[in-house]
Amino acid sequence: MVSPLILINLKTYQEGIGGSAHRIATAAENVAKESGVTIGVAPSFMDLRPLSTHFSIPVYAQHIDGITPGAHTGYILPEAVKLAGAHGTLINHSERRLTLADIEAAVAAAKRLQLETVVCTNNVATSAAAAALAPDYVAIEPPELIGSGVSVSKADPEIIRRSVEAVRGVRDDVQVLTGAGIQSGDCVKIALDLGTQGVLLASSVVKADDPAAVLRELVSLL
Ligand SMILES: O=C(CO)COP(=O)(O)O
Repeated sequence: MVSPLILINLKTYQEGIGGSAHRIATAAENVAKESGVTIGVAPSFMDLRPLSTHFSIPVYAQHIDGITPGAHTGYILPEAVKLAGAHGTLINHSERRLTLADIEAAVAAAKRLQLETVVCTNNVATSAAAAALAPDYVAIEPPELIGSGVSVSKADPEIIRRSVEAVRGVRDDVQVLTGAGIQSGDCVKIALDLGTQGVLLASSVVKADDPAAVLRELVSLL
């Protein structure tokens, strides 16, 4: 059994480079050490290298483009993300949506470089489609609950249950994460009891005065 994953998406909550990403990564590393739970962070691209150098927790990109080195202005090159020390990458986050063809290309590029893949989805049907691309994780996040403070585990457990079932129906080697409004140990426990392997979250930790305290609460029932 793979150990549960708590993945913190830092989005663009931070003002200025470095400070808040470092603060959240420090909290994540401390709580990961205390609890034995795997806690990863997905900072802005500019923070990948400092975080991967200074911390031992897994660091994820928030997006990659399925391109190879060459003439692609303004794209995120998977090789650059790998060289910056990323362990993996989000793909198709609700705030950075891609076409199915783009998702496939991004997953293929990540696999070529042995970057762990977390493909985000917005409903049961897209979860099944994402599973067919054989990423490491499919992360189901109902967009209407993202940043709402209302937890998917409590407001819509059915979408988690049905997504796990849909993913399992396509491939049994793809793990499922869930996210949106995750804020307590209870939310994490419900998600795991419904068959997921962990959670993807942002605001409850990133906006907290004491991110370590929130993380301790999140892992408290594991
Ligand atoms: O989008 C999310 C994580 O990728 C969820 O965000 P919140 O935890 O702020 O709802």
